[in-house]
Amino acid sequence: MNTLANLPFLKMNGLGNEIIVLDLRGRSHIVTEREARAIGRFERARFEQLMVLHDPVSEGTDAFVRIYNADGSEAGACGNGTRCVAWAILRGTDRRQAVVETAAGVLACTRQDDTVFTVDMGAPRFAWEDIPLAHPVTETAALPLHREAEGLPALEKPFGVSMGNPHAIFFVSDAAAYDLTAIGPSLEHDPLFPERANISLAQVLDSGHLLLRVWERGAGETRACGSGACAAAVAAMARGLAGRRLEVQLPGGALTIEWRDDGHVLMTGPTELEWADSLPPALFQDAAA
Ligand SMILES: N[C@@H](CCC[C@H](N)C(=O)O)C(=O)O
Repeated sequence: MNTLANLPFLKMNGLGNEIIVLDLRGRSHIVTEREARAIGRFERARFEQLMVLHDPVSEGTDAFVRIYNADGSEAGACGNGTRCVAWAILRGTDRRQAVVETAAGVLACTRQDDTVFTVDMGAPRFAWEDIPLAHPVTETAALPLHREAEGLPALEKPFGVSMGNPHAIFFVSDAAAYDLTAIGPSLEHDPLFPERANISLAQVLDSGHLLLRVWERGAGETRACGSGACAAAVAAMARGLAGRRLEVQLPGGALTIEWRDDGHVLMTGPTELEWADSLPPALFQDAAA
């Protein structure tokens, strides 16, 4: 029988970003791309990101977390999912801090109250090879990327940054006006991004508030993207459009982002447990490969 059969999972969300948390600590199984997609086909386990906990690798961490998008691809970072993982690790304890490791690094998560968590998302990276881009670009704050949008100002010169995953942020005067479902896929797959990219439309409201819509790599338009909020906040701050602490308003609600003087980005926002259930064995009858 597949290791995942009958395994308990948590259905959670971070501002409406649909998250499944699966705890494989103590087991050696690595979820395959096909298995991830199979899990998402189970209505009660539908997700934009699947967060799988494994035994810790680095000393002082609670778990190594592998992050899967809805299409089965893996990501280095997921801000909303990381808050959900912290909630799952700390529930039933009186600890205030969880430390998780992902492919992109070690992240400290601090509980503010029962449902609100702050994640230290680390330092943004701006070099073309870190984002990564397909070829050297000196000015990653204005990427050579352009899309016409019928009847609207063209999307151009997005800010490129890695928050452990690749982001491109277009600043626009009206984020709601664009059809993200129509333009997102081609931008996500633009040859400039060898690992694809998360694509954002950011509208600066004032120096403390940003409106954001995100087309997520491997998942589509989302109600909220934590790493996208960090990326957009850093982009706005780096372009001198905002102060070092910013509220990012997404369709699912608001995240507070602070870019500290030591270079680290702190993301604060809520988590919600929707239900706990277990994975039906039938999902994995032909999903192992
Ligand atoms: N929803 C996430 C981002 C998830 C990963 C992303 N789609 C990628 O492939 O990089 C968040 O809250 O950060």
